[in-house]
Amino acid sequence: MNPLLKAEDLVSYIGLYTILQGVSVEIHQGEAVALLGRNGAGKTTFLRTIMGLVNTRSGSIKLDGESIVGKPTYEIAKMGIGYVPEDYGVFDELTIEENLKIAMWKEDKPTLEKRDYVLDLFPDLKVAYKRLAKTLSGGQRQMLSISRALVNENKIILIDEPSKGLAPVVIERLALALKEISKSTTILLVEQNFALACAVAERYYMIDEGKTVDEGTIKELIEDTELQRKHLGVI
Ligand SMILES: Nc1ncnc2c1ncn2[C@@H]1O[C@H](COP(=O)(O)OP(=O)(O)OP(=O)(O)O)[C@@H](O)[C@H]1O
Repeated sequence: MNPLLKAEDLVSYIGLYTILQGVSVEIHQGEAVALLGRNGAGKTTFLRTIMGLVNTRSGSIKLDGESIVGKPTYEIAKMGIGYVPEDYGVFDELTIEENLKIAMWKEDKPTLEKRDYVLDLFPDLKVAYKRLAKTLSGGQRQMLSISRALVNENKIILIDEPSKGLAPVVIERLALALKEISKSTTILLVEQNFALACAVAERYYMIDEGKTVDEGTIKELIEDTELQRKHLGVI
């Protein structure tokens, strides 16, 4: 079976700086894969390169076998890649209801069912449905941001460090929700929080200095404390 998303020897740059210097990742349909690495390793840049927000110099990115390099971001999104950025990307001056509504490509029955699904998954959003996004807590904003990606028929969702800035108890709730989401959605998860990555993903890729330096199953990584220390500094 062809991978759903495949990046090969990806090199990308911002201005004069080459940031990614050879990232290769393969994700199959139905998988939950974690992208791990220290601060500044290039994880966010990798997601932004996939979305066409950072320029590719060489290498390839394919969705379902079709190249997406050089396409505008809106087209990449429409091809079925949902992106949940680090800074949430929600509209502060709009309500939860409106934030979800403008994220929807359609208002057909399947989309409205997906909206109901996310409201069941995140009951906080249901309670605060008519409230402005700016009144939400960090955790609730994260839930809204993830929900905005889930209301559409996406092939894969890229989630950038959802645990950032959240209290441990909120991260635990988020881990349960992401695990539930992973039953029906392919996920690429960038995480520094090792426990959250372990709770959600089955496989991982490790990035260091803009390159993929390791890959394997999360189970292998949990058992390899030396590798955790080397690349994540978690122990
Ligand atoms: N706009 C920019 N101009 C120049 N360099 C940048 C820019 N954005 C990011 N970088 C550099 O690219 C490298 C990778 O950054 P990136 O944000 O992708 O790392 P990361 O692995 O996501 O780290 P973190 O977990 O801290 O967000 C870093 O060295 C960073 O300083």
